[in-house]
Amino acid sequence: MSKEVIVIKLGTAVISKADGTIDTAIIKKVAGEIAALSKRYNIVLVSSGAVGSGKKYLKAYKGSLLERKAAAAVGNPILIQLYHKYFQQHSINVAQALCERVHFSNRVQFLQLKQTFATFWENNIIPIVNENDLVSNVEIKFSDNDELATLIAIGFDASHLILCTSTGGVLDDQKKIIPLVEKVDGSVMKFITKDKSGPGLGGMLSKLTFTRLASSLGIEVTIGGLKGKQPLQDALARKNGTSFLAKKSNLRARQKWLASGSITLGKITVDKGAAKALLNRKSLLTIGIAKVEGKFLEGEVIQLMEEDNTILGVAKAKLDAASMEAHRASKNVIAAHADDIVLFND
Ligand SMILES: Nc1ncnc2c1ncn2[C@@H]1O[C@H](COP(=O)(O)OP(=O)(O)O)[C@@H](O)[C@H]1O
Ligand SMILES: N[C@@H](CCC(=O)OP(=O)(O)O)C(=O)O
Repeated sequence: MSKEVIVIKLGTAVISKADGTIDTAIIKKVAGEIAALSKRYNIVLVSSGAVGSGKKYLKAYKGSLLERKAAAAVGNPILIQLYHKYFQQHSINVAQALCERVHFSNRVQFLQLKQTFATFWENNIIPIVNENDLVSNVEIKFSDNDELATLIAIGFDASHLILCTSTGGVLDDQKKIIPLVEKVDGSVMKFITKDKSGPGLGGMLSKLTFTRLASSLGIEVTIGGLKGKQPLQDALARKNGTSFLAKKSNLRARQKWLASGSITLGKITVDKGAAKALLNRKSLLTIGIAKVEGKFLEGEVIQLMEEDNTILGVAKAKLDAASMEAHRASKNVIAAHADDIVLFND
């Protein structure tokens, strides 16, 4: 039987010192722990920190998109060299895996990515993933590496996703870490503000959005820190930060991949009748659409929302956004085929 997959994501702040440079003591510790864990699990390490490592090489860096791209392209090899150095001490090699959105939205490309990762693991190589910032423009960007790590965890059917951040977990209004969350709902969301750590991109809100998706697809998620002797093993044992229980999921690999596309720019709200039809495994007709939001093309994955703004599931669109809107009054036009719809409550 092949090993379980674990995805570990390190945010910029958690691997940086106060002066913004990478904390090599942290990289050393993480490398040691992952080396030990890699005997039991297939591990993907998603590491931010490329921009942080490279920005000092740009004159008068102010953080524009163009400067971030350039800084990341300079910084990622520096970051990878550090990982190389400390993983080598455990006789493990690392690979640089720079990903773009298309590697996930296109199933053929995604399957190729999967095969390459399988080859890494067979050869005792740990893939270190980051977004290919050099060519990532706003429209095609992942919102941040929490999204990228989540897509990988879903696509690779990981058992556990560990998001390491500087706060060490989700804090309540007394600034105490909430140890266990059974379901991502209002009881935890009420503690989440739009604040971010200085260098971070997504903030806690984005982590919770992706946690909700991952846990609804059967992946246990930890939002934790890197304190203590063995923080990653502690995360697996629910002794680090906040653990989010996984919902039981019967979705097959292709359906999970489809569901991971829910992190898209497109979304449609369906009326009550259409929601009922979907629950009865029917295709979605344009007449049941109450609202079309965002830009999406035919074949792209979109979110399906109920009228109370809760997510019902995802679907591969049979029409682009404009045609979907234009056909809202038409009776027999299919917006999404039943085979291409995944409902989260299944
Ligand atoms: N309830 C909360 N608990 C912990 N952090 C929170 C909460 N609400 C908002 N935050 C913010 O989320 C930030 C962590 O996310 P982020 O800056 O994206 O870190 P990273 O670089 O690790 O991805 C914290 O620094 C904090 O400002
Ligand atoms: N790709 C960017 C990181 C983007 C990002 O998501 O940062 P963070 O919110 O710190 O995880 C980099 O390596 O600097």
